[in-house]
Parts: sequence; structure tokens; C-alpha cells
Amino acid sequence: MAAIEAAIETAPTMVELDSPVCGSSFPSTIPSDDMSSSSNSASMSSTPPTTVSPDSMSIASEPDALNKPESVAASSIEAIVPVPQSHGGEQPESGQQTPIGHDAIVVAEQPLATEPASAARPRRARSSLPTYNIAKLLDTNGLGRRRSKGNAGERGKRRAISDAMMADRDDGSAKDSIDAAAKTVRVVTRRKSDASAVNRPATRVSTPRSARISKLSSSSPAPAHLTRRATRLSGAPVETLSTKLSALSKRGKKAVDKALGGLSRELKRLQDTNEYARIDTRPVRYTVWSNGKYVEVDPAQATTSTAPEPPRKKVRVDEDDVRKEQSAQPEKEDSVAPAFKKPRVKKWLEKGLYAGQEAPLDIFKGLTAQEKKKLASLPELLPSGKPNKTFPAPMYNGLRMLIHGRDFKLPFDVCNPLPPGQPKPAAYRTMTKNRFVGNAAAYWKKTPHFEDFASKCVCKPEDGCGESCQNRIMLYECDETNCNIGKAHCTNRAFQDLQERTKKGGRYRVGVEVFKTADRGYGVRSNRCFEPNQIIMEYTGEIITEEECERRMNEVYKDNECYYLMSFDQNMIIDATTGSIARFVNHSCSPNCRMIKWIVSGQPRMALFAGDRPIMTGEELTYDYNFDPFSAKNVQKCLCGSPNCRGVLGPKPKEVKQPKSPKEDKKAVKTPSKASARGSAKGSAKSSAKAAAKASAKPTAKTTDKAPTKISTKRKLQDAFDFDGDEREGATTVKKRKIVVANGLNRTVSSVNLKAAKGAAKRAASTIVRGVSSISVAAKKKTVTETTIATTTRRASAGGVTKTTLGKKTTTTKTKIVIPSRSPSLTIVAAGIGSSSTSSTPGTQKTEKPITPASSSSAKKSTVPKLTISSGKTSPRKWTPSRKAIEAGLVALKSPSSSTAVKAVATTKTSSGKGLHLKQTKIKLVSASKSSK
Ligand SMILES: C[S@@+](CC[C@H](N)C(=O)[O-])C[C@H]1O[C@@H](n2cnc3c(N)ncnc32)[C@H](O)[C@@H]1O
Repeated sequence: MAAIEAAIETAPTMVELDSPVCGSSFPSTIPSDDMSSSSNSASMSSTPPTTVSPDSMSIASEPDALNKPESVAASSIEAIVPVPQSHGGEQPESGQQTPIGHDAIVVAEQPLATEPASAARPRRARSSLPTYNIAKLLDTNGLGRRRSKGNAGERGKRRAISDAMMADRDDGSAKDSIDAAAKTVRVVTRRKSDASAVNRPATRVSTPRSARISKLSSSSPAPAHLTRRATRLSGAPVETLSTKLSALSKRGKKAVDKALGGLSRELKRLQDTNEYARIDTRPVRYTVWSNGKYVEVDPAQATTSTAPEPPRKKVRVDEDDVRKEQSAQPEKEDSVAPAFKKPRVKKWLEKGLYAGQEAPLDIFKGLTAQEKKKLASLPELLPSGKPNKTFPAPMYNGLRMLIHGRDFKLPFDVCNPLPPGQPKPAAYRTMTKNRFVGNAAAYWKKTPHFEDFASKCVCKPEDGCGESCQNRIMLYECDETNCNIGKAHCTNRAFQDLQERTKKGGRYRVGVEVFKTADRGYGVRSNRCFEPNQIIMEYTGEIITEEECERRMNEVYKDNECYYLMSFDQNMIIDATTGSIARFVNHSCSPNCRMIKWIVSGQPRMALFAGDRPIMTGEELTYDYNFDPFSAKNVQKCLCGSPNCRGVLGPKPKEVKQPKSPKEDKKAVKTPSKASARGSAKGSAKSSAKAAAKASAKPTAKTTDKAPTKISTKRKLQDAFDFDGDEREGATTVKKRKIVVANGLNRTVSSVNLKAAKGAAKRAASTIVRGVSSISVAAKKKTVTETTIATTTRRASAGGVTKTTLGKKTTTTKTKIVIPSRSPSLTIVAAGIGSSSTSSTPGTQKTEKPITPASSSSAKKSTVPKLTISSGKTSPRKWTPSRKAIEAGLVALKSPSSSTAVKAVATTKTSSGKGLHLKQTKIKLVSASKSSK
């Protein structure tokens, strides 16, 4: 006690001696306005910093700290400095720092108002505020002083000063003060020393330090605000490094000093700081947010460092499991006391959506026979014999969905990723329904199927008017008048389906859109998916007669680049110049669609159907024009880009009429199609179709035509167009062609006809005129060659044998040529371009170079429908064959290689008008099959 008191008393004395000794002009007091300024002023001082009470400095710089009794800054327990009331007549304000010389700052804190002054002040404390140059006293003024935060800018300066001072010291002024005892003291000082401990040489202290401390604390408890705490947050005084060091023996201190020697001086100085010890002196504030809003927290709670616990995740506990566990618990406890917590068992979903619902006893209940049949054939319902060990499907393998069905739906954008804003063709008049113009209606009424369609099919409900439906085979759409099974079961109502689909409108229901192709003008593409054979859109327009067509070609469309004319029946043409967008569908040699003509409610209608494979969104829709250039001059280069492209908009190779071997002829007689002789009786066509349907249903009908095929025409045609090797493939492959009996469902007319070619070709006196022909005419501005072709497609009633007869009355010189019969669904193109074989001299008439003198047509004009196709302008993508090719083509035309041949009469006339030299070539093709002769 006496020692401590002596130490306290010594301090003022030393201070008094300090100034003259040091010779410094330090002011005894430097009043500071506030804490920060005091801190700064300390930093700005030219005196080297001291390490005395660094914490008090840092704490003093924190205004918050001063307000909190438990966090009041002070030195450590060992550095309890009595606060005198007055010194030199000046009383610093509470909370101000009182500088001690330039180096050390002791925070002068007034005792709390609640504490009595006597208790807060030691007995012998001076009323005036003393100043201590503790650094000087400790001989640590040459060392750096720890600074409060935010004074980094002054570091360099401080270092410089410090170095200078160190140099001074090295010069000897302070040499004497460096001795062995001081070494120890310095170490202690550096490690958070206190003045009293340092000032007293270790040798003078006889009692152990711990004893002294305890004595001190018990005898004169320091005011709470002056008691240094290790952390303001913990509130509990901790044993500091200095106390530990001071308790060490000399040897131990040396060891520690050595161990710390690796640290830089700066770090060593900082070792006693909270920052170094990673102690947060500011409470961490936790904010609470709920539903995106800030929640006010009780300030008392907010100031505490304890963070609110995050909400715990709710753990779902299955009540059954709890009960089970509870019931199982006593048993287990009885047997073996569980040492560890039982691991949780993972739960798996074992049932589907409809778990727990009763399965229908009879899944076929309420279904029609057809539905039952369909359901029974579902592979999902067939017993597999193996237990299902994979994830089970919804209840009963999705039976509910299988029975009731549910449409799969996706947002339209997903199905239709096509970018909008395609360039649209110039405005044109549209027509959603065919319209007869002129005599066309009268013509139509004269056709046999105008009455044929009315007779009913013989299907049963379970058949659903499938492939064996004679209506379907005849390409008659079922309706209430001609269908035996009714709408509920009938599947042969494509046009009605189309109408229902498009009735509400909308892009998806319409399903197609016009777009601009790179090289073929406009085209049509799908903006939805289509199933195989599904109806896509109708080809509508004005139904005109051949004569009307010719007139329009010459008068109305003579300047047009493209004609939208489709031959689809005898003497009738659909002119889609005013019509549906189906007219923009381009040709492809590998098409994904077919253009098929149907009779719907007794009216001729044409529609584009998907092919045998589904169509995806964005695909360009194409069909095979079966484009017959007829003359090499009229050929247009095909730009479809398919691998098997024929190179030109020419006829399909497979459509080359297969000559019949005598064997086949015999077979044909035996086939049921014999009943198809149309001429036998009115309406016999349908009955023959029924017979044909039965025949076609039998798989035996599939035969291979092994007879040598004469394809001279096609080959010559290929030659005419100068096909290269690849393009010849089509011609060579038709050498041996299998003739497969068509099954009748949504097949092209051509395939139907091909099937029919099996037998009844020659006896096809009764003709079902059903030719699907497309017309594409290339126009030329200056010289127009007009080719007139009359087409009659005759199809034998026994499954559709078709004969094509092309004919046109000649006006001038007649040149008869015989052309082998082509596809029944012949597409006729007369793209007459300036023919080199005709003179362009106005007023003169030149007979086109006779191709082959042919026998005159034996076909009766009255029965041969005519199709007039006029050539317009030259297509910009004009195909110009070589002369040799032309010759070859002509040779081809005159090759009567087929038993069923078409005789053509080609006429050429040249006329002029309005400065234009019109050269018209009219070719009349007449069916000249041997049988019909
Ligand atoms: C009925 S139009 C089709 C629509 C036409 N692309 C348009 O822009 O109006 C027939 C014409 O289209 C062109 N065309 C169609 N398919 C073609 C193809 N695969 N290659 C070259 N041109 C084609 C030909 O000029 C042909 O005469």
C-alpha cells in the first residue's frame, strides 16, 4: 500500500521536474474542444507518440464509449490515475482529454454524477489536474505512439519524427537511460504497460505483483469509469498481456520478447488493441426484416451484440410417424437404451396424383365398341408380367387420362417461334369458298360424281370410315347424306374438321402464313404443327372453264409473272388469283404436303394435306406440282433444294405410266375392279369403288411389276433438260417400279391412280374425272407463246385408274404427236417462251416444226375435257435447254412407247397485237389408249 501511495505521490514530483529536465516547452495543458480534435492535435504534435494508455485514446475518440458507464475508457487496472480536481486553476471539462506533455493523453473523466466525489477520488488526490510526461518518464518517448483510427494520413510524418527521435536517442542523450532494468520495463511498457508499474523498477518491488494488485483493488477500489476493461462488450475485466508479462520471470519475459521480436514495431504496438485481438468494440446491429419490410426492434435489444436468432425452419412431422415412434419407443427403451439419436428415415413418394382413389372396376364401362377396342389395344394396359419398380405413373397408369383424354397445351409462343413481320405479298383479293364462274357450274353438274357422291358408304361404326370407306377411296367426303355411321364415328370429314378449326380464326387455328423465300418468291409456312395427312388449308378460287381460263390468260393475266391456275377436273380450273393463300405454296421434289381434290357435298374442293410425316412449326409447306412443262422450252428450274431434286419443275418420275405386261392384263381382268366399268351403268363407279375398296383392303393386292418398263419418254425428257448424273437417278429408278396397291387414306390422286393401274386401266370406260393438276405459267413480256392443253383425267372406278387426256382444238396447222401417258395427276405447265421454232414475224403463220407425225386423235371430242393453259411471260428463273435437249425432248414426245398413249395436237399460230408478237402454240393431247380405241 505504501509502495503504491509512494508511486502516486511520485508522479507529480516527476512532472514538476519533467519540464526543466526535458527542456521542452510543452504546455502543461492543451484544452481541446472535443475528442476528435484532441486526438488530431495529438497526432499533429511534433512529439513522438507514446504508448501510454493507448486504449484510453481510442476509447476517447469514440463518443459513445464515454457515455456508457461500463465502457468508460480508462487505463488498465494497473494504470489507475487519480483525477485531481484542479491544476493550475484550470479545470478541464468532463470528457476532455488532458494532454500530458505532447505524448501521452490521459482521459480525464469525471466520476459519474451518481457517485459521491469522495468515493470517486482517492484520499490524497490533488484537486488540480496534473500533467505527466509519462513517455519521458518511461523513456519511451522515442517510440511511436499508437494512434486512434482514421489518422493514417499522418503516419508518414509520425514515422519521420519517430525516426528522428530515435536517432537523437542513439546519439546519446538517452543512452544513459537504456539499461538492463529499463529494457525490461520497456518491454512491459510496449506490451501495454502502466505508469506505475514501469516507474518502479522491478527490483524495488518486493511483494508479488498480483498481491499488490489485489491489495490495491480491495483497499481502494477504483471508480468504475476508470477501471479498464478488456472489452466494453463483455464488461468483465480480463487479464491483459501486460499483466501476464509482468507476472513472468525475467527469463520468461525475455523469451516472450524474443518470440515477439519477429513482429514489426507497428504490430507490436498494436498488439494490445482491440483491433489486434479482433474484439468488436462497436455493437453489431442486426436489422430485422419481415415480408420485405423493416421491423423496428427494441433499442435495448438493438444495442446488445447478441443477434436475434434466425427463424428456424419448420420441420414437418408426420403425425403417424410420431405416433409410431412413440409407440415403438417404450419397447426399444426396454430392450436397449438408444445411445444415439435414431437417424431420420428418408421418405419417398410412392403413389401418383390420384393415390387413394378407387380404381374403376370396369374400365370399359360406358365406352363404345370402338373405344373399347382402342383402349384394349393400349400397350400401357397390357399386362407386362413384370412388377413396376420404377416410379409409378399416376393412378392406374394414367388410365383416367387414357380414357377421358386431355389435350396437351402449350403457350402459343412456344409453338410458334416464328419472327413476325414477314413481307407480305401485294394486296390481293381473297376468297374462302370456291365460286363457279360462267359455264363451270353447268359443266360440273354434268359430271358423274355430281350424283355419285350421294350414295352411302357401307362402313360400320367400328370402321370409322377408315381406309376401306368407299367414300374415302373415291375422295368423297362423308356427310350426313352419304355416311353410314354418322359424324360421331366418321373420320372422313377433313373439310368439316378444317372449317371447325378455322372458324374462330386466329393464327394458330389457321396454322399457316405467307412468307418471302430467298429465291422462289413468296411461299407458305406452317406456324403450328400438323399431323401426318392432316388437312392444312383449302385451295380456293374461282372455278372456271377452260375457255374462260384461256380468255383470262390472253386478256387479263397477259402481263402477269405468275399464274395461279390449278386444273382439277375435266374442263375446269381453279383460278386462285382471287382465292386463298394456298396459291403461294411452292413446289418441292421432296414435298411435305399433297394437294388433293375432294368432292364435298357434291362440290369440288381442293385442299393441301400434310404428307406422311408430321409437319413442324416453321416448315415451308410444299407439294409436288407434278409440273409438266410439256415442252422443254417451258421448263422452269427447280430451286427446291431437296437432295432428290429433279432440277426442273417437271413431272414426278414415278408418275410415268407403267406399261402392262400381258400377265398383268390377265390379272386385271380377275380383279374386282372389273366391276368398275363405268359405262356399264349409272352410278356404277361407286359400286366399283366399293369393290375396289374391298380389293385394296386385301394385302394380296401388293404386287411387283417385273415387266420391263419402258421409260423412254421420261428418259428422253430427262435428256431434254440436260440432267446430270444425279438428276438422272429419278429416271433410272423408274425402270423397275413396284406398283403398290394404295390403301386409300389420304393418298395423292396419283398414288390412288397408280394403284388402279393394276388392272382396270383399259376397261375404264367409266371415268372418274379427278385430276389434280397445278398450273404454273411463266410469263414473258414481249413474246408470248400460248400453249393450250386440254386435260382429262380419267380414273377407272375400280380404285382410281386415271387417264389424262390433253387436248385443244387447233386453229391453224395441226401437228399431231403422240405422247406416252404420264401421271394421272398430271400437272400441266405451258410456259411458252419465245420459241425458236416459230417465226416471230407478225402476220406470218408458221407451222411449228413437226415433232412427229402422229395419227389423228381417236378420242371423241365430246368426251374429252379440255384444259387450256396459256403461257404468259418468261419466268425470271427461266430454264433454257440446249438445242440438243430440245430435240431430245421432241423425240421423246413422239415416242409412242406406252400402250396407253396420249395423242397431242400441237398447233402454232402467230399473231400480233399492240406491238407485241404473240406466238401461240396450242397442243391438243388426246387420250389414245389402246383400250379406248
Ligand atoms: C403458284 S406459284 C407459287 C407462289 C410463288 N412463289 C409466288 O411468289 O407467287 C408458282 C411459281 O412459283 C415459283 N416456284 C414455285 N416452286 C418453285 C421451285 N421449287 N423452284 C423454283 N421456282 C418455284 C415458280 O416461278 C412457279 O411458277
